[in-house]
Amino acid sequence: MQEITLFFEKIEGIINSNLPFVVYRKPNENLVTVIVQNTTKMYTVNSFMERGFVFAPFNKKEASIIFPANKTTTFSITIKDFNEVSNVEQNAKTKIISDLEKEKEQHILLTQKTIEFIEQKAAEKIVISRKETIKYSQLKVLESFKRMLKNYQNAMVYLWFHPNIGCWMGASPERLIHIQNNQFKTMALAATQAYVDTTNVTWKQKEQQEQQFVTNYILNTIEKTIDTIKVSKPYTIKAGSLLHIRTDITGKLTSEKMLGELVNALHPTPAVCGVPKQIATNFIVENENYHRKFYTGYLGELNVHKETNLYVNLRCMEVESETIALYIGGGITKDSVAEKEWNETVFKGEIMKTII
Ligand SMILES: C=C(O[C@@H]1C=C(C(=O)O)C=C[C@H]1O)C(=O)O
Repeated sequence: MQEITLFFEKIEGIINSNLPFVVYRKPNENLVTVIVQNTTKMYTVNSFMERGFVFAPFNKKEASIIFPANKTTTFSITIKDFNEVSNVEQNAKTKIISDLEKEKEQHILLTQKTIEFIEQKAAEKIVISRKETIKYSQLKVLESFKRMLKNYQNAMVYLWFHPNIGCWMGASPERLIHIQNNQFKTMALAATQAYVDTTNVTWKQKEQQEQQFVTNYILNTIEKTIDTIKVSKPYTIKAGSLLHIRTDITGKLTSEKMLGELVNALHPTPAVCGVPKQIATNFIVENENYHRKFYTGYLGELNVHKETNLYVNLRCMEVESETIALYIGGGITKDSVAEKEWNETVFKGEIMKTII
């Protein structure tokens, strides 16, 4: 316990130093790792041959940040039981300052517009999202991070900071890419329902189809770069208090040099963007009336210990000096009902707020 306390005290010191850092724990692992950059310089990913921790935005026209392995110090701790790290009942005091009535109206209008766009056969699926702002007092981000460690053991949990960009934290249920010895793994994750004491649930056709779009897209995209592709059956997974449908996809990367091409081809997947990809991207950029920044981008280890582990930046929030912005979205298809899609974002938001 003493060791754990010292570990978090050390991170507190790093937070106060204002240096760029990330602290994270990969899904179902016990290792919590801290990476601190030695200076405040901003480095970006160009070739995917770099080594380090990547933080990439949704929009490919914006820069992907990397904390390069040779410009950082790393330390870590193994924590056997994450229930031990967090016992704080109440962390920050919070108050929603977004105008929820207005947000609801806007989100429903945009969802209806998206459904009409899809009905005109312009696209099959588009993921629409929004940002909700909360004012807080007495927030200790490390306490929130500890709560995420405890509550989301099968997620990629992180707290990331760069003085030029800001502070982000999240618990992602979704892998973008895992590569080790050229063995490749990814997943198609989509559709949402609340977890009520069982994962043995049925899914509506709309939800199954929405997830199938993601699987099909991934399979088409990786065809040229991945050999011996294997695909699991779709199954239900639990992410915190939510359930999603997931399909696992594995194979062999034909050449290490193809990594950049593969990441660029996969990102953003229809789990966070849509099909066809370019039409969905343009629709999102033109119609969502806010900037996604790093939400629905990706993050994680690039070529570290000969492995790449990238996750989609979902269930995340941006921490500013007095406010927190929650980023929340959902997939729209021709069978979507605008009001229900709004309710889904409210529900996802409520769950995210429990860690603040
Ligand atoms: C876009 C988000 O999640 C994605 C959308 C989902 C959906 O539409 O049901 C489910 C999982 C994710 O693929 C989000 O949570 O912000």
